[in-house]
Amino acid sequence: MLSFLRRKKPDEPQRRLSVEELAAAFPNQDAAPAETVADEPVGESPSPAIEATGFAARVEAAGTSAETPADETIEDARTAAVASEAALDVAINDPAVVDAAAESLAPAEAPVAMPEAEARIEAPDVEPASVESAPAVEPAPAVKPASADVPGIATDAPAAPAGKRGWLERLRGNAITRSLGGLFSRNPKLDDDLLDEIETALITADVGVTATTELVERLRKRMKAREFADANALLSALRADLLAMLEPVARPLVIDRATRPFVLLTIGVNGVGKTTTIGKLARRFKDEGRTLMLAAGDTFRAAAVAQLQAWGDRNGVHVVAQGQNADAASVAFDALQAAKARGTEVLIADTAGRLHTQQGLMAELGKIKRVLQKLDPAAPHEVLLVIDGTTGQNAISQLRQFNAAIGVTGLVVTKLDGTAKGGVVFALAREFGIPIRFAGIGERPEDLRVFDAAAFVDALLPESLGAG
Ligand SMILES: Nc1nc2c(ncn2[C@@H]2O[C@H](COP(=O)(O)OP(=O)(O)OP(=O)(O)O)[C@@H](O)[C@H]2O)c(=O)[nH]1
Repeated sequence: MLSFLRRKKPDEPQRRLSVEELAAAFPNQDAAPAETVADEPVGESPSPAIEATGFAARVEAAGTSAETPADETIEDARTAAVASEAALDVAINDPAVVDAAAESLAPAEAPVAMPEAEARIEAPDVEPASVESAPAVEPAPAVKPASADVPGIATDAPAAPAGKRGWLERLRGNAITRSLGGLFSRNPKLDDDLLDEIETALITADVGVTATTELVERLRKRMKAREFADANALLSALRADLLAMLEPVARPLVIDRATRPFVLLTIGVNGVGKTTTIGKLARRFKDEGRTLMLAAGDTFRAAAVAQLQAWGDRNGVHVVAQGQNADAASVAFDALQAAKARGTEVLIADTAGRLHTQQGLMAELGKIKRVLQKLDPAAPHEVLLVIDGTTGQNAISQLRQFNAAIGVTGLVVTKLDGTAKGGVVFALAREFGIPIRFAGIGERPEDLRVFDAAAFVDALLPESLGAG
C-alpha cells in the first residue's frame, strides 16, 4: 500500500496558507489560461478539397457498399464497413479500379455537402470534449483573426509564448507544481513526511502508482543513506529522476525527405484533439515549407470533415474527402493515390475517434493500414496516437490497445494546458518507451510544441528548482 495512504497525521491540524504565502508560491497564478471559444461557422469553401467518390463507387459496384442503412446504428454500419475489406482488397488489386480512382481525383467544383446531424460515440471514461455542431455554410466575416473560422480552434485565447516560458505559463496550475510549490515554500524538514507529501503530489498529478512508488522509494533509499543535505537537495534529485524518465521518449518526429509522401496516420479515442492536432501540424509543416495534403478520414463526425476542410482552406492545403459515413480506408487510399500523383511531401490522415475497447472499430484501423500498404508497403510511416493529457491512467490502456491494433510509433499528448494533472506522461514513458513527439498546450494553431523533457519537468517543479 502507498505510504501516503498508510501514514496518518491526525494530531497535525491542516495549516492554512496565508495570502502572502500563496502569492509567493504562485507568483503568476493569474496568468490567463487558454480560453475555449465556441466554434465559429465555417465560411463557404473556395476549397481545394478533392472529391474522391469514384473509388468508393467502384467498391460499391462490387457489392461492398459501406453505406449506412437509415435504420442501422452507426456502429453497426462501421462494423459492416470493416467486413467489406475483402472486396475492397479485390478492388484495390484491380488496375482498372485503381486507374479509375486516380482519374476521379480531379479537384471538385464544390465542397462536399455535410449533413446537418452529427453522430458521435460517447467515451464514458474520457473527459468530454466540447460538442461541435455541424457548421452552417455562410460566408466568413472579412476581418477575423487567422484561425477565426476554423471550428475547434480558439481565436481570442492568447497563444503560449515561445520557448520555455510558454511551457511554464501553460502548466503552472499543475498539481505537482501547486503541491510542491506550497510544500517547499514552507521550508520542509528532510523526513518521511516530506516523502509522503511528494508521493501525494505525484499520485494526484496522475503519475501513476507504480511510477510514483519507484520514484519515492529511490528517494527514500538515498535519504536514509544521507545523500541529501536538505529538502531542496532531495527535490533536485526528484527533478533529475523525472527528467531521466522522460528523456528517452523525447524523440522528435523526423520526416524522411526521401519518402514521398511521408504518411502520418492520427488515431485516438473521441475528442482527444486529433483533428485539432492535424490542423496544428499542417500549420507547422507549411511553415517549414513542406507540401502537404490532408485526408478527412474521420468520416463519422460531420464537423470533423468540415473542420479539416477549413484548415485546408486556411493553409492552402488540399483535403481529400468523401463525406460523412464514407469508408475511411477508401478515403486514405484515395488521398495516398493523389499525394503520390502530385509528389506531395507529407500526407496526414485523420481517423474517427474510437474507444480502445471496441474491437470492431479497432480492427478498422488495421484495415486502413493494410489498404495504405497496397500503394506503399512502408505506409503509414508514422502512427500518431493522440492522448488527452487530462485522461489520467486510462491513457495506459488506450496506448496498450491502440498499439496492439495498429502499432503506435509516436504520441501527441494534448490539453496539457488545461489540466491540473498531466503526470500520465511519466506513466506512459515508463510503461512503453514510445516517443512523445508533440505536446498540445493550447487551442491555437501555434500551441503544439515538440515535446521537450526538460521544459516539461521544469514547468512542473517549483520555479526556484525548476531552472535546474
Ligand atoms: N486546451 C486545449 N484544448 C485542446 C487541445 N487540443 C485540442 N483541444 C480541444 O479539444 C476539443 C476536441 O478536439 P478535436 O480535434 O475535435 O478532437 P478529435 O479527437 O478530432 O474528436 P473526434 O473526432 O470526436 O474523435 C476541441 O475543442 C479542441 O479545441 C489542447 O492542446 N489544449
